[in-house]
Amino acid sequence: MDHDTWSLRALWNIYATDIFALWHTYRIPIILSTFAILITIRTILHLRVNRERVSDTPPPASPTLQAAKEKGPVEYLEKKTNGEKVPRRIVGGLKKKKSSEENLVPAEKKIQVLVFFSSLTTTTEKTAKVFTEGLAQCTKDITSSTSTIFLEPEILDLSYIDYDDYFINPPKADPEVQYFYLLIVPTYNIDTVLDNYLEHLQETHNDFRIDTAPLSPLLGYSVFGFGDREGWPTEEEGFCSQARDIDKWMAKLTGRKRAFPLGMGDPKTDAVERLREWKEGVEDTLRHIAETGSLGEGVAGSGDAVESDVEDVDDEDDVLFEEQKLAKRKVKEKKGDLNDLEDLGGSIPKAEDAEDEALEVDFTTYSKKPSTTTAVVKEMVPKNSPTYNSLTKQGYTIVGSHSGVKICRWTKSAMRGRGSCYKYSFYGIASHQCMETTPSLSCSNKCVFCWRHGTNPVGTTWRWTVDPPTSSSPASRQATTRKSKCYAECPACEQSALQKQ
Ligand SMILES: Cc1cc2nc3c(=O)[nH]c(=O)nc-3n(C[C@H](O)[C@H](O)[C@H](O)COP(=O)(O)O)c2cc1C
Repeated sequence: MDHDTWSLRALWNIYATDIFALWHTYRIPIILSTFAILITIRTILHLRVNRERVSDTPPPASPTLQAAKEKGPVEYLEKKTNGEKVPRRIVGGLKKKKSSEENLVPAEKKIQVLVFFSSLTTTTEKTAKVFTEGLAQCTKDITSSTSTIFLEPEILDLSYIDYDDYFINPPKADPEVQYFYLLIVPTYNIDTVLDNYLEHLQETHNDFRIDTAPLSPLLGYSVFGFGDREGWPTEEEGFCSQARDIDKWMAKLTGRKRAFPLGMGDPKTDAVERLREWKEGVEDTLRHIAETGSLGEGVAGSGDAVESDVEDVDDEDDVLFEEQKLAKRKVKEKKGDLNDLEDLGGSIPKAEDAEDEALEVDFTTYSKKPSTTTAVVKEMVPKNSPTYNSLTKQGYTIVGSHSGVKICRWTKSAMRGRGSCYKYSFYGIASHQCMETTPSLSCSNKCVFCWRHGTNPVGTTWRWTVDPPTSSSPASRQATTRKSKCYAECPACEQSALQKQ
């Protein structure tokens, strides 16, 4: 027995020594291969579990049909049009959230639909009134079938409202009421109230003192435009250009709360059909809001894939696009040889080619030899130029040929007794007595704090006629006084502030 125990112990000692020697020699490869095996097993198990989960889901009954449904009518339209250019129709619609994501039992809330319109020859006004009556009936039906209370839709003429009351923030009279905006507008390539309205939207978006999307508390918005295909056959030529601009600015101001794609129609041809489609879409959206409390995922573009893409990458410039195109169109129509001062890049080579063109005087560098060429000096902003039209449309009064005045929104605000700008808080400067004036409408900078828009002429050198300061300075003062006197009629303005102007 003793002998057996001894021999086993000796055997064990030999094996143990061998095992330890082996371990010391091969421990690193052993550890690494163990890890590798464990990771492989773990990965295999993980993949198997996933595959099992997928296989639990029953296959869709008709995958082809489902895919077609998801792509929606856009693809259908693409197939139908077969690449041909046809008038754009309202396509797409509300992308509803999956039922699990929806708040199926929304708290009781009140919704007020505001229908804004503008009209010169009454077509839009009449249509907007009929539309609002029809909408009132629909909202009544929704109210009776859901827990949402729709207040009677209100119709508002853009010519008679204060934009500050509706387009800087949604109205706040009743905190329980949420607003939904509908805009029905024509397009005019002449000066109308819509130019001021568009300017207001643009200024509000670009005003660094307020949020870039101050209308985001709105439930949603949608725009319908009337145009004339006889005079403006395509969108490129200006069909419904102002409705398209309004739609884009509203998308920016609301943080992309476009509830239904922009509708466009020509009263002489397809307006009835297009408006009917748009109305149905809007009503469908309102019903969805009443049932779920939200817009769902909203509509990114107009349902047109191309437009949605463009909007994803666009920035500020896309909205100026229509205005710039309009200016170009006007230049083409006139076929004049006037240079657009905003397009200095294009005009410089012309100046070099033609001997009788004005040469630039660069004040920032010194030339060794004085130029012998006789310069033909032109006006910076001639009265018949597109730049003149564009600047006056923006609210400038052009003084002489290169100076200008404009009323800043803080000046207007101070005249209404609604507060002055930081200059008042810091230095006690009364905003209602300010005079925003410049002796040069051309500026090479686009300063954040400037009261001018960035669309004025841009130039780093002076190559225009110079007005005598003795005439332009008093003229600027007169122009400012004349402009501010327009506010004398405004009931919201404080007479004491006006008198001090
Ligand atoms: C002077 C003038 C300019 C117009 N400019 C455009 C235009 O640039 N683009 C467009 O699509 N329609 C244009 N139209 C057509 C109007 O937008 C269209 O007739 C609209 O239905 C008028 O609406 P209203 O009667 O409500 O003012 C213009 C019409 C006139 C009289």
